Amino acid sequence: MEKICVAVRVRPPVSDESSNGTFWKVEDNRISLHKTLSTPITGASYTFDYVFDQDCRNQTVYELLTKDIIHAAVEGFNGTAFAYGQTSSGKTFTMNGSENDPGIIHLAVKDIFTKIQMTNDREFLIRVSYMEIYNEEINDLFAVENQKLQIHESLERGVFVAGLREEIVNSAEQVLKLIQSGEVNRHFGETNMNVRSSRSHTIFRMVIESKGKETSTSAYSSLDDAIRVSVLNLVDLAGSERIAKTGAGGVRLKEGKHINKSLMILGNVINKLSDGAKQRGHIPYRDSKLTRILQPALGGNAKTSIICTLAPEEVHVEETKGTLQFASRAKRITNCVQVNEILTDAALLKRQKLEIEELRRKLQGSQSEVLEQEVLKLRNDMLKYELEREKLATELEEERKSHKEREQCIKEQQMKIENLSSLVTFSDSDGKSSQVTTTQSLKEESSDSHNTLSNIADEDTWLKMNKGYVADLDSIHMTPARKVQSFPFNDITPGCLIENYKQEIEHLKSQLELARKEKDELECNYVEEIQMNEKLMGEISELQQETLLLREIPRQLLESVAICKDIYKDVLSILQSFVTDGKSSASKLLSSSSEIGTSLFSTLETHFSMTIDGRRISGGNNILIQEKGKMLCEMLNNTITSLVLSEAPMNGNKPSKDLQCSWEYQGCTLGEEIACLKEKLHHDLSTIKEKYQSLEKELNTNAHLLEVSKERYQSLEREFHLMKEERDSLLQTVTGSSQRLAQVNDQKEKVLRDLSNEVQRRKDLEDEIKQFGIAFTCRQKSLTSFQSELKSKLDKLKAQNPVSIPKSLGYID
Ligand SMILES: Nc1ncnc2c1ncn2[C@@H]1O[C@H](COP(=O)(O)OP(=O)(O)OP(=O)(O)O)[C@@H](O)[C@H]1O
Repeated sequence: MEKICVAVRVRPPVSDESSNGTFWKVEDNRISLHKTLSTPITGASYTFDYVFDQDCRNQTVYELLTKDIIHAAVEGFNGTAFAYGQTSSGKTFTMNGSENDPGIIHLAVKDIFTKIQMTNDREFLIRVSYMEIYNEEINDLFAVENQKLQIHESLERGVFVAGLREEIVNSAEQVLKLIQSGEVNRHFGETNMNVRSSRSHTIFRMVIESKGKETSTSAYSSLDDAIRVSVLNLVDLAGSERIAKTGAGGVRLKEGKHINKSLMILGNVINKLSDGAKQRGHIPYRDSKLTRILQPALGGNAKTSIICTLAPEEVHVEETKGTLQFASRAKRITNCVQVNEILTDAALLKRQKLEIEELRRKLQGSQSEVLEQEVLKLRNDMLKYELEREKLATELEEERKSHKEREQCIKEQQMKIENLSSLVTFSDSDGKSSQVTTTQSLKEESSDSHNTLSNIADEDTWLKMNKGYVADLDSIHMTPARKVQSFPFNDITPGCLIENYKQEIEHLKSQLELARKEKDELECNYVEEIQMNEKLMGEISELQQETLLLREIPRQLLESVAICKDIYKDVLSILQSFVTDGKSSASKLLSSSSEIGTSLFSTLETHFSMTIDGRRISGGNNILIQEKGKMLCEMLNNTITSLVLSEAPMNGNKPSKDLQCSWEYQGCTLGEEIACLKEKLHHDLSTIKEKYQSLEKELNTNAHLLEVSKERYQSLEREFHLMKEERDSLLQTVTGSSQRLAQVNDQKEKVLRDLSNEVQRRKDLEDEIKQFGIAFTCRQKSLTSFQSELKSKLDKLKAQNPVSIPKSLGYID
């Protein structure tokens, strides 16, 4: 986050009129209103980043306030510098300047090109455009025909003016000329306040694109291939004006209204932004074209500076205060600035290529140590994996045990249910009403013998008839109405209940079966994995052995090189012995061959020593060796030919003393001897050639082996990843399976709970029925005794008065 940089600038007074009451005093970065006698007025003192007095030149303003933003723009940061103030306070003077005192735009343009020239590692593309906002319409100052342009917004370009002419430029002079041509199209007008008053806001825009320069020497040189695009806005706002002061009418009045309105919206935006992030709410950028275009500069992604220009005259004190308040609020705004980078496809590709290159380098077979390390890493991973597998196996074993226990539990439960079921069946077939357990059966039974139980319970008369058994009756009364336990369904018959239990158990069994199958599958997978592991381990140890062998090859090759070198030295010394004249062509050829040979062998030695040390060898090395080998062959051939030619005329002549002795000793003629030597040389040469070819072959084999091992390593890596994925999926399956098992377990426990509840409920029901039976017997007894009492009373009455007893009393003879 970065605060907007705010400065104020006091222009020189227009007239020499001395102030009668107040004046503005500038001290360092403070400006305050003073009374004529130099006493400051409270509440009218303001501090800013900079305060420039009337003697200050544009160069100073630029250096202190704007230069950093301009430089940052070259480095890829958006930047905006604008001038704000009442009409005729010096905004245009500050931005555009005069011939003697060039303004900020002029200085910025020059500075940008100087800075670009100094930036050697990047290349730039600069585009410029110049627009004005006149009466809330955007006009192109570079192309008068482009009027009333529209503002658009896109992800790539942010807020932009569609159809605005952009000129590609490559020098400050070119830009300044373009600005000059644009100035002609700008709207100026005369007012009471300013003979050349800007009637529009102008925005001079520079788009600076830059890209790191390609330097082919290093592979890593253009890592920073991203394109930076920054937008720099240099804005000269039209001045706020009091119509009364400017004396505007007609066109000027209309302009003035638009100017004031857009400045008011700018003030609103600044106010909102200065409220701080929390209280901000909606920022009305869209209320005017000016704020919309300046949006990135106000609270967005841009470095921004504002220069507020002041007219020092006492007559403008109120406007000046207004400007200072605007400046004070602007000071509180923070922007969030960052470099604007566009990563092109090419840049991305380049980065990826470098990464691949790096990986390749790591995988280079010649770097056997790297390979070995990778193998070790792979081995470690495998060990870890092995441990995890073992852990998983133990977990599976435990799971299997608990599964068995659960199965046992279900079996027991099933047996219980079967027992219960047989008990119920037995009771039903026996036909005893006391065994009736459900509401429905209770109702049926009761309706047969004594009306429905509910009816009985509801009848007051019945209750009154059975006084003395109220407690029991209450119990009976409650029973039919009581809610049956929720398991598994309400109001179902025992047969149905059992059926449900059976279904539930069947379901649980099938779930268990599924879980068991899953487990079997898991076990199979584990076995396969172990086999894969073993295979992989075997391959890794093979690879290790190969690596060791590979490491040995360069050493052997180095030994071969040493042998070849010795042979070569012998050949050279033999050839040397034939050279009599140090200046002959044969001698020259021989010394060149000697040099080439020495260089070839030292290259070979370095080559193989580097290979042994595990250092990287460039591909060009092999080509160099081959070329040197070829050259050496040619040289030696030429030497021999030249020797033969030079010795030929010597046939019959006396050779050197040593040679002569040797020949005499061997009893050969000179011609024969030369032919013999030539043959020997040819033989030696072909030996060297063969050696060289074998070396080359070995090198090729070596490279091939390395390639193979690299491929194998890659395939191992792929396999390893696959195994890892498999292991993860297995783990997931195991987790899923154990979750399902836990669910099954929960369900089983629930079934058990419900079962015991049901058993308890049945027991309660039995007790109640028993109670009912007892109560019923008691009532029967009392009814019988009542009946016999009645009978005896009737008998008595009959005896006393046999005719008067009506038959309606139910008395039967
Ligand atoms: N710092 C300064 N030094 C010398 N002259 C100045 C300075 N500032 C402004 N002036 C002069 O004051 C007059 C008004 O300035 P200018 O036109 O720049 O004001 P403005 O704020 O752009 O007005 P408007 O908003 O009406 O366009 C011009 O003649 C200008 O040369």
